[in-house]
Amino acid sequence: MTPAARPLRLSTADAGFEAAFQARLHWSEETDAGVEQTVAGILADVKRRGDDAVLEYSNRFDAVGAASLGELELPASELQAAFAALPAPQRSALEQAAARVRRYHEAQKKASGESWSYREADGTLLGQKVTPLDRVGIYVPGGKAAYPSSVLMNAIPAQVAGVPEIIMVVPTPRGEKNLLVLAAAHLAGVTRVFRIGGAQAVGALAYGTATVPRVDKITGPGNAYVASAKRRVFGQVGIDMIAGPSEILVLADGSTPPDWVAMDLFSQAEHDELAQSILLCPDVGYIGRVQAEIDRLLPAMPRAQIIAKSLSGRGALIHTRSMEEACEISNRIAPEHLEIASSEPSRWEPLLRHAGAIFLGSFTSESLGDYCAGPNHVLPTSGTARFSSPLGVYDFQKRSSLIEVSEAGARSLGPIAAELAYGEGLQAHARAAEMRYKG
Ligand SMILES: NC(=O)c1ccc[n+]([C@@H]2O[C@H](COP(=O)([O-])OP(=O)(O)OC[C@H]3O[C@@H](n4cnc5c(N)ncnc54)[C@H](O)[C@@H]3O)[C@@H](O)[C@H]2O)c1
Ligand SMILES: N[C@H](CO)Cc1c[nH]c[nH+]1
Ligand SMILES: [Zn+2]
Repeated sequence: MTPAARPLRLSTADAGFEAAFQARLHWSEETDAGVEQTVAGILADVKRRGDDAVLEYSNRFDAVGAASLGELELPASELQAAFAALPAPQRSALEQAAARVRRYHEAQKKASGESWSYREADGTLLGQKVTPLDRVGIYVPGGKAAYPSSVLMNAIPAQVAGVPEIIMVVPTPRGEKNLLVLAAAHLAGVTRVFRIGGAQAVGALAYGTATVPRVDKITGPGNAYVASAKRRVFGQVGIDMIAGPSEILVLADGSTPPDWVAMDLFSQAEHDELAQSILLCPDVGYIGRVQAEIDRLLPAMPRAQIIAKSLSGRGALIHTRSMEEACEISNRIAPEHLEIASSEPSRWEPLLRHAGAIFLGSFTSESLGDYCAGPNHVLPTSGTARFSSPLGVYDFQKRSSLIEVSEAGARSLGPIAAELAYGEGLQAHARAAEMRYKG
């Protein structure tokens, strides 16, 4: 029997709205103490025992049945064979998605990821040099579902940025490899692939082991264990963001068929019991119709148990006073994915400030963004869209400032620098500037 999916029903006019909002819907700084403790232990162990610890945890949590960590590396020939063995429609879909994701990220690089400089009238040159990272680790989730699309979304921007070494980790529970994931790694030009996941994979990439090379930055989404591990190794390596359990928020004015909206809510709920799906709408009758569609459609969904748990535990259908108020609440939540299911999306879009990705209009199903629209699907979750951006080419690059002062420039800049340096009591700074124009 399919369990019922009963998202929280709230109205902003209710006296208890604020308390319910804070308790159930707002992001919270608190992390799960049990997860934190487990992850701290795993990371310390991986740092101390390297390969042996990674192997032990992979056997324990993913039942991979391996005798050495080396066994968990996939040779390039296996990736290539997986690609060659794909049924033609799957290969074509993967190639088309990859081409669209590449085109988008090449445009992104052109717009903001290139080196630049300018010369001042006295010949001084100022600018910024953009260089790719040397070696990155990409995390591809694999616990409850396999994500070939996440291989493309991580590896392609890294390649477009010019990263020479891309090390991918992906768990294979019970040792089961997903052909599409392997094929996507081949297509996207990943350098090496290890079948490891969770905190132990993040630790291996951050500290390096005899088998897994240490990387400069770790990107990619994952469950609570992965998100916690990334947070903890930050500093030792770079990380992109916290991309945890998926989220969708739909702002609806009632003009989109309610079964489309119900399915969009399911689309993120089916990822994980901890995924969050929210509907905000000023039309209470429409909210009732969406709930009726949820009830009608759920029993036929293969992942009905996960969807029901996610919607009942973390979902909400919220009746607002107006679309303007719905936009305000959406800004407070700062969702990963924000759908404007409206006949006039461009009226509401300017009011929306915080979201990982914004999907405008009834035909823009969020799931198109997950696979093939072009923009990245690795997006900030848990309210971090207030300060984080989608994964992009810029995550795989760093910038160095360039300064070349001419002789005339030394004469005009030197007195300014010297004055400020004396003000700070730093004689050597002042003299270094003065020597260039006074001798
Ligand atoms: N934000 C994004 O861009 C994005 C994209 C795709 C998926 N996702 C999210 O990524 C997540 C994927 O999660 P998943 O679980 O399927 O795969 P995962 O690869 O993130 O996690 C699986 C790993 O978790 C570890 N683990 C599981 N239970 C554990 C335990 N009790 N103790 C210690 N470690 C444990 C194991 O090592 C296992 O290898 C989902 O929440 C999904 O919503 C997010
Ligand atoms: N919705 C996920 C990002 O939060 C990405 C994804 C991959 N496959 C399906 N969906
Ligand atoms: Zn998705």
